[in-house]
Amino acid sequence: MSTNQRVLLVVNPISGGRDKTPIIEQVQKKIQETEGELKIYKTTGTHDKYRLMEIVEDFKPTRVLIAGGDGSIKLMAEILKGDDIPIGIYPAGSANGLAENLQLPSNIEELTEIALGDNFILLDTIEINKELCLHISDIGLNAELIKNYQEGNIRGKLGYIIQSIPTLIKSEFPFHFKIEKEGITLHRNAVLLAIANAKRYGTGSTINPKGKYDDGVFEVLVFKEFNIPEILKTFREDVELSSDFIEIFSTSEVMLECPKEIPFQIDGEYRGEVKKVHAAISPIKIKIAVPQKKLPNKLII
Ligand SMILES: Nc1ncnc2c1ncn2[C@@H]1O[C@H](COP(=O)(O)OP(=O)(O)OP(=O)(O)O)[C@@H](O)[C@H]1O
Repeated sequence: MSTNQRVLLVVNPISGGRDKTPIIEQVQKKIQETEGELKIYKTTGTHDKYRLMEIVEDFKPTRVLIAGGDGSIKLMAEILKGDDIPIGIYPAGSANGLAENLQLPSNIEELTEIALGDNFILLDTIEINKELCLHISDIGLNAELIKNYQEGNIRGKLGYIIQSIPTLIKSEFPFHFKIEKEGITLHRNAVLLAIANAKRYGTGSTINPKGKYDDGVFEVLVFKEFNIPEILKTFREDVELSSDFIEIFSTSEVMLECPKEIPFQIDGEYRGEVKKVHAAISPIKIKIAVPQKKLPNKLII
């Protein structure tokens, strides 16, 4: 771990319904020990991007630490835009899909060693409808669940569980999709379409067994049916999913179209109802501090 670092710690106080004080205290202690300089920014949910851009400009951090969920990591990634400033992650959201993929531990002291350490990966990013996506975006049933969760009052995994049954009852799936990639047009009926840069959802579901975070392509996942036995299979490591349940193809660019507007999400943040989704690998790569051993060369979302 280097000394004299200029560290910006970005804390989302509401993410995952958890108290972030132990994280803040641990970072303060470590920065003091290593004679660094620390600036703490607590997000408010409004104008954070603008304020953080100003802080990055003035404070010129050499490291950015984030205590929050994927939405907070994405916010910082959009501000840093592939600058060489490494990001250290304290998974403190409700699902933490990206951290799941990077195999980060849960212990705060270990996380601090990693977050301030010198072992990095360069994560591919995907530009989806002009927005940066770090690991997963989807259109259809899962985005509808995220919308209902964000409108509800209960944070964390329990919030998702509570919203799952009403979402299933009210949803109008299957949806019809036109998929255009590399000069080929496909038509599919599906419960949802996902664009994934990694293996698993933050829930631990392995939906994209062949996903790699740095291969310059992403996968389009067509979930053809709502099949509970197949969904349960995705919670096991070596999954062999039925082709009646899921169809997967890799590409660097895709256009998805649906005849009616349906819910859409990027990295766990609901983005409204859309009819078109355009996704392409972005030139921006994000430098992320990861554990030294067991360095994954595959994202296991
Ligand atoms: N102080 C705050 N009050 C309300 N919303 C906030 C605040 N700070 C950030 N947000 C919102 O939190 C979202 C990002 O959440 P993040 O990804 O960090 O965690 P999360 O896993 O989504 O957390 P949770 O699901 O528990 O809300 C953004 O929509 C952002 O606007």
